[in-house]
Amino acid sequence: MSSTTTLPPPLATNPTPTTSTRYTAPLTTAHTSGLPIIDISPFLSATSAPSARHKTAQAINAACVNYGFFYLSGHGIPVEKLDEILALARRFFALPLAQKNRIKRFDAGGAEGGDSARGYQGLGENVTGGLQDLQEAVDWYREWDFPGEDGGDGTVKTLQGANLWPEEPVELKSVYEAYIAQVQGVGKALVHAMGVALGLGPPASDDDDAEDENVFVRNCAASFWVMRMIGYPPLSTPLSPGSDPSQFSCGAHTDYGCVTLLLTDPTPGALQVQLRDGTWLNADPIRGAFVVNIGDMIERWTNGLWKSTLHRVVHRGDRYRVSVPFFYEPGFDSVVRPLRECVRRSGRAEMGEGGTYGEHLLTKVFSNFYYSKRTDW
Ligand SMILES: O=C(O)CCC(=O)C(=O)O
Ligand SMILES: [Fe+2]
Repeated sequence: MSSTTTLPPPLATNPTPTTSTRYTAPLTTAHTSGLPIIDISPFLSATSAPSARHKTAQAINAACVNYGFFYLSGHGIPVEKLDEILALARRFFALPLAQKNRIKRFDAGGAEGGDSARGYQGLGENVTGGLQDLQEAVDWYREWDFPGEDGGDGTVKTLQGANLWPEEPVELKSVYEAYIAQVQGVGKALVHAMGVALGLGPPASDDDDAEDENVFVRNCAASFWVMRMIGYPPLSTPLSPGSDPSQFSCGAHTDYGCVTLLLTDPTPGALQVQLRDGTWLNADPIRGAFVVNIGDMIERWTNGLWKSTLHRVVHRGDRYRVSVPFFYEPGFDSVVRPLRECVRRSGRAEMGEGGTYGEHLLTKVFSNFYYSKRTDW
């Protein structure tokens, strides 16, 4: 593959940062938690200097090799807007259960008209690794815009239902829809920067199968995104010294798609990221920045050069916590297969079967979304 970029190729194997290098490795300003803060603004402006893009791309490569996680700044969404998204989530979860259940998620194929994916999920309904998570949540997805199949008897097929919006707070739907449009723009800039970070080179043709720096942009053009609004009451189960908690707010998992742009309230010590040596790092929020992590599809596309990292939520504070992750995913019919250049650099055999993102997503949903959503592919 021809490439005019001067970026160094990613390392063939993922290094294990040692305690002494872990916090100094990132190329950009390091927050005290150790994850780098990366400025995406050069990829949001058409007139930015090549050197600024280069710096961002290099920082992304280092962060994806070392952590699979980083903070994203310079995204252009005002902090007041982010605060409003979180405040609306908090107001929704404070409503009585009966009201929240008006947008309850139901299984596909049932008389209730559910599609197994969209709507409100009560406390404990999400199970990770066999344990119930102490969280409640609402999921919205890109509208189903493929030819619909009749579920039979007027029922709805998996993922093919309409999004369910609460009547209260009344402004939630319009504010969230505007946010979804904005955050998709950030996702697009980010996956472009990731293509550059891999040193794939500028596009040479309009070939849909070309593996240039726009490969992720093309595959996410019709992103089958998910917006999830999560509420976490504090955990109260006792902690036994030296052993893992017996209950989680969200058990250890990897995200299964492309990139996650996570917005959380200021609660510290809740989200934890597993480092290569198996220890857990608190990824405390930075106001105005997203916590970003790459998902399993990026790991597959890069043939493991970039890892989709385990993370979990252990919220023991005294305040109800809210978070709103936006999952910027490939298109439903996008084929996700390791990029030839990444296979070559990794020196490993191709990972996975290379099916479509939608097939993988449906496998998750059919194997009971509530109970297996967060296991590996
Ligand atoms: O709430 C958080 O901080 C993280 C949630 C998460 O990892 C997820 O929903 O996939
Ligand atoms: Fe996650």
